[in-house]
Amino acid sequence: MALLDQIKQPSDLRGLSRSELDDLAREIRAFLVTNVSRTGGHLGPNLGVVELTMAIHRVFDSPSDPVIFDTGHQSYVHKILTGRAEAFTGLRQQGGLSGYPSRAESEHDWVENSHASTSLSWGEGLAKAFRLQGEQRTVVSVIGDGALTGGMAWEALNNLAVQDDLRMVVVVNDNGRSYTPTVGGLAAHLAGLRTDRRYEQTLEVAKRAINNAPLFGRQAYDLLHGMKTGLKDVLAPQGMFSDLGLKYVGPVDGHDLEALERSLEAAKNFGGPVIVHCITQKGRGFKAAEDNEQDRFHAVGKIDEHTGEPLSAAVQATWTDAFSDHMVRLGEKFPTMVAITAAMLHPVGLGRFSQVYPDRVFDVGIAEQHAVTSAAGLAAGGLHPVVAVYSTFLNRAFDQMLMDVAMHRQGVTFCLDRAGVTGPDGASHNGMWDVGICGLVPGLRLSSPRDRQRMEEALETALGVDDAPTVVRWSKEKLPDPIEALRHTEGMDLVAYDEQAEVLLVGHGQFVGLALEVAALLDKQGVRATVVDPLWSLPVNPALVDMAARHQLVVNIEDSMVAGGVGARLSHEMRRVRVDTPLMCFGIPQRFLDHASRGQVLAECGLTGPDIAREVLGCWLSQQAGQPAEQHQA
Ligand SMILES: Cc1ncc(C[n+]2csc(CCOP(=O)(O)OP(=O)(O)O)c2C)c(N)n1
Ligand SMILES: CC(=O)[C@@H](O)[C@H](O)COP(=O)(O)O
Ligand SMILES: [Mg+2]
Repeated sequence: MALLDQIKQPSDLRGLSRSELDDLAREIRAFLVTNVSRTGGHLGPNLGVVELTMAIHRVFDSPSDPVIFDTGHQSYVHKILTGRAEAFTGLRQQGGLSGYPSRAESEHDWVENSHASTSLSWGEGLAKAFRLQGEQRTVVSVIGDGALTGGMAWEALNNLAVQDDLRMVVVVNDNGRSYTPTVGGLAAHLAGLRTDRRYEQTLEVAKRAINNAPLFGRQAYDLLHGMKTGLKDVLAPQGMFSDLGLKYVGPVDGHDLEALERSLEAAKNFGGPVIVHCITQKGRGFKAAEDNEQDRFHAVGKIDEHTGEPLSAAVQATWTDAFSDHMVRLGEKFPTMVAITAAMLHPVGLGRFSQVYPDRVFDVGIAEQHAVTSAAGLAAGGLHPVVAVYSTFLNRAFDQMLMDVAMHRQGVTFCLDRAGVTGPDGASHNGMWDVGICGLVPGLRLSSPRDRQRMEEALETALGVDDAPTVVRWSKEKLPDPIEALRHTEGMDLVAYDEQAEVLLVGHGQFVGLALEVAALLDKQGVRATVVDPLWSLPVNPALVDMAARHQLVVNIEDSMVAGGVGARLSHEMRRVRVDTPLMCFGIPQRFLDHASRGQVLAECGLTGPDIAREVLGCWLSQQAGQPAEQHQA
């Protein structure tokens, strides 16, 4: 029977011998490659934390000692060790295992959100709660070198440094990479500590000899450990952590179980906040991942478990591909344009632009707040920055967009990839809040292009705005086929038109295609509809309000949250000028959506042609029968 089959909870690890532990690590790696290659997921990060996670669960007592994974994408081994191995066949699938920690799945899971750099704050808060309640529990926060470039992490470290009695262990999982190599002075410092390991290796030999010596071995080891700090001061540069007043242990080989357990035990026994700096290898044990220069298989689709080759060739271009292509062209046409990424150069589509214009791309690390205010500075200095982030991560930089960009009337363009429902990454990854927060920003203009041509046109328009934030957003989907306008009127495109239309369908972005589908279904029921693409959804075009006034029913369809979305703003503008045409708003409901495919989530939200057409027809017929039209809000 494989060792892995015997592991149902962390305590099952404690009875294993050294050789069994090594065998188990091998089995877990094979399990990850076999299973994640079939489902897709964060293969590289999890291959890098096999021994680390095993050591944590051997030294600490989860869930009494909370183990928190920053960003959460590297928690597969934790899930395996806490009895969920069988569920991996349903990883990231509807009703299946989440790709991130999930409190609904296990008492061992504490923090679910996939937004980086939060784990130290979570840990500090938990540890303070335990201390205040007299509980001798130790909190373990596992944070990657990439997540450590996020400002929140340093806010937490600043607070940890002055709490000597706080039982918290910060495990830095340092593999030197986010997707690409981690950037900035912190990364350089960690690299310095990584490379300056001579004292650790010297001591390692001494420790093993003393530890194994009969009689006074253990006491001698503890004495040596005390010396180590002294030695380290001499042999290795004092880490900034220690300068901050934080105890620092390491760097430790993150694949050496014994060294890890010794360091974690020492940290646990300190009784105060300790940094344990572990050196790991992203993608370890799977050659295709280890050799992947771009991102070490950070996140893979379905791949061949031997070669790592994708099982399905990406035949159709994505929105990201279209953005990537056009940015290179814009780079030539707009010489003052520069681009900013928050540690996601390739995922957001800036890889090609950075090859052509290496001096005009800035990777700021996982630091969206800094990215946006730095963009305000770049704009004030005469350039036009394009901030390219996933929609959900813009949430983090709302204040900077509002106060530093908009209030200072700086021309910054935000390109939001993964806008709308994303799906498999779960609730915190859906790009559903961007329209709502952007709608609060005075002067901001937002476009959701319906196809490649409209994206290109929107980007060019945005680059011409030098006194306000502009936003162009698109989904994770493949690029849709072009949808030509029948007529361009008052800044908007009519993509379906009927002189006698009673219903006005307002589509945004990819959902213009969905609105056309609804129009065709209504037509079969004898209901005539016009479909309009506002092109710029925010601020609401007064001509759209006038158009609404000329119809008997208006239907707004958007791939963002209904609450605070474009439909809500259209409703406000219609009421403001006393246009009382009934309005139905279709979009994402105001709740956290479970992981599933994008199509499944959209169906759950009723965002399909048949679903919308059925609702609209029902409302229309009620109206015709003289009943008050119910205002549909998802
Ligand atoms: C606020 C935020 N910005 C961006 C991301 C996208 N993202 C997910 S994982 C990752 C890299 C994380 O690097 P690191 O913390 O070193 O973990 P590793 O993958 O190396 O284990 C990034 C940028 C995110 N999850 N949260
Ligand atoms: C954990 C994280 O935030 C990213 O790795 C994210 O999972 C990537 O999403 P895409 O796969 O849509 O690029
Ligand atoms: Mg990393």
